[in-house]
This record gives sequence, structure tokens and C-alpha cells, in this order.
Amino acid sequence: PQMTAQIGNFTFKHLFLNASGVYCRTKQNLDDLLDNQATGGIVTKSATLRSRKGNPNPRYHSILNGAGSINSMGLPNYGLQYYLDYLLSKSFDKPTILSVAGTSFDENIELLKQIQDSDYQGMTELNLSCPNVVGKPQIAYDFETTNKILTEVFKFFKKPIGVKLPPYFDLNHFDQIAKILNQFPLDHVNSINSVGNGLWIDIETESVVIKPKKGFGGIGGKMVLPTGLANVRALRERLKPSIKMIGTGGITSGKDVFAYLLCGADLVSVGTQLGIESPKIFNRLESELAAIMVEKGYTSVNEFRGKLKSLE
Ligand SMILES: CC(C)(C)CCc1c(C(=O)O)[nH]c(=O)[nH]c1=O
Repeated sequence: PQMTAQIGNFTFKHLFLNASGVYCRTKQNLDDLLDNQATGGIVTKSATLRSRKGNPNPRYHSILNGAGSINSMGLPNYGLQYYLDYLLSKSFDKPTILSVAGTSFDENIELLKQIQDSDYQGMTELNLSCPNVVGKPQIAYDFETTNKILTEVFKFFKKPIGVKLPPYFDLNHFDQIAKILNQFPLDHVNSINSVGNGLWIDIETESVVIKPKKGFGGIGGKMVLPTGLANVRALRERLKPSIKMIGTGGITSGKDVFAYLLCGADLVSVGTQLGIESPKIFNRLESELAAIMVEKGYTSVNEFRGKLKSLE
């Protein structure tokens, strides 16, 4: 069965990407992803201008026997130039997405100016889950700042670009963010990032399980699947068709991929479960999805993408 997607000028021969942050900080990680036949494309760890060590360990913890994860990595990455060097070092037979996350408004602009001025011709993704200023919510939860930053970006950025969004939990927030995003020539939206500021406790030690932020961290894994599905469905219904959709959050099986496609996802990305199973998970997900499609008599994902039924 045909399981491909198109975002702008980029054709993805497989539907599976790594979620930014997982299995993508080093050149070796990225090469391992590329070597896997069922990988559709690669996404870099969100880059800042300069290399960052990130937060002290423990900063990641698997919870509930792998049903979830909690992380407060703190943007550990080798800096924009490292990822640009990698992306310009050879030709790629799969689309690439360069993720960036400035720790300030100005850093976001500078990151994108450097990409605009570089020879990089692939896709870019602005991570809007990054903090803006202390005392204010993350950018994507500050609609005015989101509007301001995208207005500034599109004054100079002419290459393909999308945004990575945190989950929203209020229907009015879906309306507000979609209204803003629809004003811009965005390539794609990637939803969701981890569910912010969860907390996990070890009953034995009566302690939190990660060191940064007094144990608070982003939640990922199977337990966020209902939130990811809802965000992809809600945004798909509100965003203009030219903005394509990458569905992320809690994917562990072909059924989950099928569900995201019903919600309107063009591609999907896998984080927590990729970290557990390594890139071969994409082969499993692809064969599970193919089996579901054959069982249902579908020959192409286009036949059911976005066609989730309500109970009218
Ligand atoms: C949370 C931020 C550090 C502001 C951005 C990077 C990031 C991180 C991280 O590097 O801690 N973890 C996530 O689950 N999602 C993210 O977008």
C-alpha cells in the first residue's frame, strides 16, 4: 500500500520521523536514522546558537514500565553550526528538518537569519516550546509573542519553515493559535511537544526522579496519545490546507499511526518509543500500518487521511 506524503517540495517515501530531541543530537544518531530503510526523514535536536551541555543528570526518566517518560534535558545540543555542517556535508536521499529553539526572541531571529543566509535548502522547524522571558509562559502559550515572532521571521525567512507546538487543552486556545498561524506561509505544524511540567515520584525514596526544576519535566510516551490526537485533529480542522501536519505524541503501534492519519496527520514522528526501540521501530510501525490498510482494503493513506468520523 502507498504510505507516502508531500510537504512543500519534499516527498517523504515513508511516514516516520524521529521526534526532535530523540536519537538526533549527534551526527552518528542522524546517520543511524538515515540508514534505516523505513525512516521518512530526519529531525535534528533543537539547536541554539552555541553548543549547550544542558541540565544536570538525571534529566530523563522512563515511567510506568515505559508507558511514559519525563524529561527536563535543558536543550543539550552542539549548536547550529554543527547541524548546518552535517546537513551541508553530503546529499540526503530523504528530507531533513533542522529544528531550532532560541532561548530568547533575539536568539530565535539570529538562528533563522543564519539559516536563511546559509546554503541549507532543507526544511526548518521553529520550536515554539522554548521559553521567552523569565516570568512569562513559553512562547506558544503567549499568543501575542507568537504573532510577533512569526511576523518578524517572515520578513526575511524565505525557505520552507514549520513550527513545533506544545499541547493545548482549551478549544478557545486551538482557535487562537490557528488564527495566528493561518496568517503566515508556514510549511507545516508539528504537534505535540511533550506535555509540560509533569511530575513523577519514587515512592521508595519519597523523591522526584529527575534533578532539574525540582523534578518537573515534559511528559511523553503512550500516556500522551489522547492529547496528541486531539491537538492534531483540532489543528487540522482549523488550519488552512497549505499548512501540512506532523503528528507527534505517544505513538507505539501501527494503530496509533492510523489514528493520527485519521486526524489529518501527513507524517508522524516518534519520540519516547523510538528511544526505547531504536530506529527499527519505523519498520515495525510501517508493517503494522500496512497490515491495517490491507485488512481495511485501503491502497493509499490518501483514502482515509483526515477522515475521522464523528458520531453524528
Ligand atoms: C523545553 C525546552 C528546553 C525549552 C526546549 C527543548 C525541549 C526539551 C529539552 O531540551 O528539555 N524537552 C522536550 O521535551 N521538548 C523540548 O522542546
